[in-house]
Amino acid sequence: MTTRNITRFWEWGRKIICVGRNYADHAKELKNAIPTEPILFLKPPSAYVREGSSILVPLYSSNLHHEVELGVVIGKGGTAIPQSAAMEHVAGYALCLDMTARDVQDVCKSKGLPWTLAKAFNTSCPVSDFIPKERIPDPGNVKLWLKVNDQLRQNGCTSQMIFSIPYLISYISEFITLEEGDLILTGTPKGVSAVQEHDELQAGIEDVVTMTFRVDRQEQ
Ligand SMILES: CC(=O)CC(=O)C(=O)O
Ligand SMILES: [Mg+2]
Repeated sequence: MTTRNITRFWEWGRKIICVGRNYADHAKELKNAIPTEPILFLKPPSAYVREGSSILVPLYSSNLHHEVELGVVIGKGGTAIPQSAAMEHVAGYALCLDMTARDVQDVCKSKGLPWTLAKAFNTSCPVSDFIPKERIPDPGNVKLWLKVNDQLRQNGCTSQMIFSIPYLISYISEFITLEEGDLILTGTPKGVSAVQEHDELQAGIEDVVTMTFRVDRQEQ
C-alpha cells in the first residue's frame, strides 16, 4: 500500500492503540498518579465513527465522557523502532475522540479489571479526515479544542504531553508491532466531561481541521 491510499485508514481494520494519562493536568483532574511510563490500551476498528454518523451512548453507561486527542497514523510498520527513526513511520494525523464510559471505567479501576467496555465499544473512536504529515510540521506543538453545545470544555496543546510522539512510537513498537494504517491516540488534556443524548460535539486542531458529531443513545 502507498501513502496515496492511506487517506481512508479507518477502513483498513488496523489497530487503534491508545495512551492514557499522557497529560499531567488530566491525570490530576481524575486524581490519578502521573505515569512514569506510558499506559496503553486498545480499541477495535469497530470503534471508528465518521462525521455524519452519531456517537452512541452505550446502554450500560450513564456517564459518557469526551476526550479530545491527537491521533498519529502509521505509514510504515515496524518493531522496536528507535526514537530517532520514529517520525519516518508516520503518514499523517487525525483529530480523534476517545469516548469513555467513565462510570464503567471507575468500576473496572476499583476492581482491577481491564477497561475494555469503558473504552472499546462501538462508536468510541470518532475520527476526522486524514491529515497528511506535511500539514502538521510540529506535532509536538498542536492546539486541540473541544466544545459541547458551543461551550468550550477542552483547550490544550500537545506540548503538554508527558511522553512525546517519537517516544510513544518507539515504546509501543517494542511490545506491539506497528502496521501501516494503525492509529495511535496520544492522550487527552484536562477538561473531560459528560455528554448527553442530543448534544453536539465540535472539536478542532487549530488552523488544521474541525469536526462535528451528534450524540445519540444506543437503541434497546
Ligand atoms: C483515564 C483515562 O481514561 C486515560 C485516557 O484515556 C487519557 O487520554 O488520558
Ligand atoms: Mg484517552
